[in-house]
Amino acid sequence: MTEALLRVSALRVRSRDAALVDGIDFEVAAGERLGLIGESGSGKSLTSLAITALLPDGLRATGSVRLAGVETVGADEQSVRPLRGPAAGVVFQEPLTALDPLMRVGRQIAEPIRRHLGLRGSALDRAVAEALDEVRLGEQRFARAFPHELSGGQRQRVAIAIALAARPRLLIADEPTTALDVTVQSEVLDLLDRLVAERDMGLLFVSHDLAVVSRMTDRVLVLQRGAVVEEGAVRQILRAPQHPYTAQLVAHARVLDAALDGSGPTDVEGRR
Ligand SMILES: Nc1ncnc2c1ncn2[C@@H]1O[C@H](COP(=O)(O)OP(=O)(O)OP(=O)(O)O)[C@@H](O)[C@H]1O
Repeated sequence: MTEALLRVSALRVRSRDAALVDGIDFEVAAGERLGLIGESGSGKSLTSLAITALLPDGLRATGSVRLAGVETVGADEQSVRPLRGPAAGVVFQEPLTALDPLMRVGRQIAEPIRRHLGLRGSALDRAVAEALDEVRLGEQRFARAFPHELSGGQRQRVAIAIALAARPRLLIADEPTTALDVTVQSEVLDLLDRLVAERDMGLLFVSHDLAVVSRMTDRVLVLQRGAVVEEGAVRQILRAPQHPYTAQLVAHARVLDAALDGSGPTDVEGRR
């Protein structure tokens, strides 16, 4: 049997005095898209950070995370670092966290390509131009720009290009469009959708927004207070949520939808 890109078993994250992620299990296979949804503080970000062993100091993970077949829980930094990039690329909510303010965009994209794919010279220049082109920043000026010279949406495109530079088989996107305004949000989601499909990547997509998760993924896990309260196909969950918290998320998304298109609220089946 081929190993899943990501296998999370009985994952717990604790601070000194509390269980913040309380025993969750899931898998992402090649080409599969899984959504992680839940309200603020439900443990979504800590789950995605634990996968790549990037938890902040003071928090400890137990259980098991196998990323491309390698255990990352309790592993030392040396054995996890080579996985970041080739096994899993990560895009965070705030693109500035991924970008070096003092380095031109082209160099920031070149760095992981050089390190992980070993390209140099004109081959490296070509790969950087292609990477920028893929995220629709193909004009020359973007490679020479510093992050502060770009818009929020452009910065997030650069962060996506960096996350994809080492050709990861899994992309972890943690609220990748939450900091962007609605039109830009939609463009960035389209871009992610296209790139994940073209490269047949696995996707772990983290968001508090059910509409966004249902657009991007096929299957979801619903988290509440660090535990999975429901999981299943997106369509099934939208049609017939089982847990009261999920029902509340679905109802809330419907009300928002109706408000946006100017029609009245609907029930969870979409009836008015
Ligand atoms: N460094 C930390 N030390 C102690 N507690 C923390 C730390 N980081 C997060 N927490 C707590 O862990 C819980 C889960 O946090 P997490 O960031 O995973 O939530 P989230 O679901 O991603 O929320 P949001 O959507 O607001 O980002 C929260 O109660 C949070 O306060």
